[in-house]
Amino acid sequence: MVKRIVTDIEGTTTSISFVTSTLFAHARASLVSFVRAHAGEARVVAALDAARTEAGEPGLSDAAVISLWLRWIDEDRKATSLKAIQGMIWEEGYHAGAYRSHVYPDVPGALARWKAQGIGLAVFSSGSVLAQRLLFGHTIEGDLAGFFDGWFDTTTGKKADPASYARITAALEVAPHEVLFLSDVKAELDAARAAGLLRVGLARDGAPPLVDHPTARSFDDIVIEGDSVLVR
Ligand SMILES: CSCCC(=O)C(=O)COP(=O)(O)O
Ligand SMILES: [Mg+2]
Repeated sequence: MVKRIVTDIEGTTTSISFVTSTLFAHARASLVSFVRAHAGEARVVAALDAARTEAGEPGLSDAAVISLWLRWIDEDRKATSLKAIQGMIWEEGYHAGAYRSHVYPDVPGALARWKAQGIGLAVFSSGSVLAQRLLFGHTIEGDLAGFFDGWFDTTTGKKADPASYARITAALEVAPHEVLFLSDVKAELDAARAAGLLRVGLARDGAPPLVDHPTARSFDDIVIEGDSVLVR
């Protein structure tokens, strides 16, 4: 019986181009001014310190951490400290109405359908939980955050580490084989499979099928009936 669905965001519910061209671009453009404007806040101090720890360089100045974060944005590094500061910057963007987030048109209907089937919905993304809640709370299809009752980011663990999926299933209080994980990234699907989860890959926007995993082009292709997960 599928009791929970855990979904990735970038490339799965939401286009890669929105994340890179809108979100990452805004974070890059606003990083210096944001850190300067909020330098004394505990959450910013904590993110700066976390970056020093992640870099293994406790003596880095704030300016050096900002340079590091800019490099990590360009490298698409999923560092927890970077994701934390990005979420804070995006909060300002969403609240100013600078953008709404992209979701594929099949996403709201599928979330509603699965929820109506009694399946609980959760998110596992490299983006911080704050960023996840903001993204689903401000989509072009309206506020979808209420569909989800579980939010997991890299503070739970890396997305390519099977142990992260074991932690998520434990937190959701279900057995691994009762959880379906959705992602566009093979390494994440491999890790979920290693932890015993069901999984379906998403090949959006004409991307090739995921090797070794059942692959859907849209959430509408995924049919869940009791124990079985079919991809049309
Ligand atoms: C939560 S919105 C921004 C997503 C993000 O920062 C990111 O790096 C994408 O990661 P995902 O695990 O959703 O592919
Ligand atoms: Mg992804």
